[in-house]
Amino acid sequence: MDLHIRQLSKRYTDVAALDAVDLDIASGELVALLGPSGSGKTTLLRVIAGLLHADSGQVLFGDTDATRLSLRERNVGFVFQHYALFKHMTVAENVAFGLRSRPRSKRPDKAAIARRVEELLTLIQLAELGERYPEQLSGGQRQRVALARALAIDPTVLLLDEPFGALDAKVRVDLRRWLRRLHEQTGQTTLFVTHDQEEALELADRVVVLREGRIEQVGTPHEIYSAPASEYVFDFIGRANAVEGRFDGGNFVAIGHELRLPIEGGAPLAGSTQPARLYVRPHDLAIVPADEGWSARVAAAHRLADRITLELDVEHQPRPLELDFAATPDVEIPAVGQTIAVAPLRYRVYPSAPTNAAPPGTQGAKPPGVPPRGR
Ligand SMILES: Nc1ncnc2c1ncn2[C@@H]1O[C@H](COP(=O)(O)OP(=O)(O)OP(=O)(O)O)[C@@H](O)[C@H]1O
Repeated sequence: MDLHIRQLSKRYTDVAALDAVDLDIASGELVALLGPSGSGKTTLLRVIAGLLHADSGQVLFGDTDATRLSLRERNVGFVFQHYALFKHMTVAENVAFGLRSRPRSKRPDKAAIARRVEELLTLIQLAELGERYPEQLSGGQRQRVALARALAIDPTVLLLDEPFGALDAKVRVDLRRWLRRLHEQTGQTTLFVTHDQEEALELADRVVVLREGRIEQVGTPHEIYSAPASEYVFDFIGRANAVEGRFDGGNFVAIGHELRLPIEGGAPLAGSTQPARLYVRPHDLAIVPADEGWSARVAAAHRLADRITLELDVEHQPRPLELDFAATPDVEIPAVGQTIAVAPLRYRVYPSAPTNAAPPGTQGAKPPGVPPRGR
């Protein structure tokens, strides 16, 4: 079922938890709602579920306006972070619960419920554990049962609120991959809340980045990662270095340095000397010949598996930068204390003084012919 959110707003006394949110989700999509704590993810999910009423706006399931429908009438599947399984029921009884508690006229017969439960337990790969009680399962197994229970009612949409949030890192990674495969099998329209950008990028068809109750960007994981619409998104998604500077014609110049970095789409800013901030990911920063980069002192070098990360103090910059490269046998690793020159290969530049009329982030690429070294 496709889902449409129109101008949804919800205020608590002193905060706009949702501020005129518009969102369209196609049937069968797996969409992640991503944002820091307090950005409105849970509020949006709860309004869609019918657990909470918005002050204004609409929720549409297909062509049906669901805004005034109750939780039960919406027939959504919901899974929370904390296991909400019934302790006194077996796994099979938990999965059957949604079907058994339907009004008599809509309730499948016993044999049909048993078949559906068996089908779902097979789908979540727990066919052998139907007679166990929740306390006899691991945390990851309990969340799989919670998903099966949510799927049992053939929900219009599946809403997952940080379903793996309480599990340890390794189990989380396994379960999100498992969820992706499960989604490919069921094709169930799914909205997934997370504050973990890695989880969102790995799992979702599209990611919605929320900020203070508003949507900052909607896009595929690739779009969100490689073309962040704002400084906020760049900073929130993946590791990022920020370099302070200014616009200089269609270029960016870092404070205290002469290197002029062209900005793609920089024409509207030509002539501007407005303060600007350049964002570059650690793997997009390269060691270059001395006169082609920013001069930087190696403050520390860390090795993690086959990657080396250098921590660099760049002259006149308030924050150190990180540079990542692969530790191949022939690579020369600069020593701590050594001065090197670095330049960004791919980057985006945003005006650093927040103004309402701020032009969108503009991206740049170093002109060809700059040989990256040490990678
Ligand atoms: N019942 C409430 N009363 C007052 N303010 C609330 C209430 N519920 C949420 N808020 C506020 O609304 C905003 C959005 O909250 P919400 O729980 O939707 O954010 P979130 O992105 O899901 O955060 P988290 O990741 O911490 O769960 C926050 O500023 C929060 O403090």
